[in-house]
Amino acid sequence: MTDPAIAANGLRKSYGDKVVLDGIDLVVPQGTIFSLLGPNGAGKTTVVNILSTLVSPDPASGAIRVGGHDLGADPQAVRAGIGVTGQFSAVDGLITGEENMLLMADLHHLPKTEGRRVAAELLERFDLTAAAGKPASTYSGGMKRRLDIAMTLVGNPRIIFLDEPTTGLDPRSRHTMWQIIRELVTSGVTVFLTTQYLEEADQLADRIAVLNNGRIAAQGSAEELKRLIPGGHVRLRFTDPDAYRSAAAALREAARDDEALALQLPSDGSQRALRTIVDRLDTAGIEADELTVHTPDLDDVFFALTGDTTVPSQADPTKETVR
Ligand SMILES: Nc1ncnc2c1ncn2[C@@H]1O[C@H](COP(=O)(O)OP(=O)(O)OP(=O)(O)O)[C@@H](O)[C@H]1O
Repeated sequence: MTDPAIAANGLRKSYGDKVVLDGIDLVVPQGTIFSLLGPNGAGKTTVVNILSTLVSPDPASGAIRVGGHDLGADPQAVRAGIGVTGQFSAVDGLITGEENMLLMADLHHLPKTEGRRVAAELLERFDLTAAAGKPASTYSGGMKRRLDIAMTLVGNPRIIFLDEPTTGLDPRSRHTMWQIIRELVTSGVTVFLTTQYLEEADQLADRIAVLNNGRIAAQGSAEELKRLIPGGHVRLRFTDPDAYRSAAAALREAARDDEALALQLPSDGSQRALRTIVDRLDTAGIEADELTVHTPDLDDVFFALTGDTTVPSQADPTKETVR
């Protein structure tokens, strides 16, 4: 098996009396997207700052390896293999997009012609060629964010840290950014992403860790996390009152909504569970007019794990999927 891109054991960080990270373990396989999710002030940026060598972990922390290198022993090697796009843009608004890119190429000691080639290629890839000659201060929020990531890619990093990459972007720019992140991973890059947006983690991440009170409250794929909490159900709706009454008689455990002619049954939404319900209706010779499955979404998981009700979410408010 290949080394994970990131492996941290017992990561700790305190500022004075304030414990920000209370011993967290993280493993991020190469070529995957890992999302660290948490409410404001949970310590997400602190994790990124430590893993990208900007901030030292507490000495009591366990081993931390990034890109196969020990963070404490060989921070230079770690830095050489990573790219970081922080919450605060590295873009200089006074110079053009192209000049920003060439500046990065200089910082990475690329020869002039190579620097120009890489800059042109990345500007093209991020749809910034037409704007390349304009001062970056004239760019929209989404364009600045794209330029920021393009600048991060000049050094060809294998691991990229994106700290809240879509905060403040409109939905279209957010979707463009998601597409960019997916493409990065297709090219073999590992992405470590922090976000406050549950839908973003749901859309992008292979694995998600929920950070709360300095600890990882839960870790897994979006589907695994959703299975941690109850709340799934199936809802059957009828237009014919007779069919509704027959169904209620056939499915006695269902909660009734006589006004809406709807029945609701607890269910994990699995194919097997749905088949059982449909078989029982078939046996009774009844057909529902509408069958909807409600599975818990990451909002439910987040609130159950963190007790937080203030986190902004982009999740679909209806939560229901019609099948
Ligand atoms: N240099 C520092 N000195 C003292 N406290 C700090 C320092 N840096 C961070 N903290 C504290 O650590 C906690 C975690 O901060 P951090 O920025 O990592 O959270 P976050 O999850 O990224 O939050 P947000 O979503 O708001 O960016 C906060 O309470 C913050 O005040």
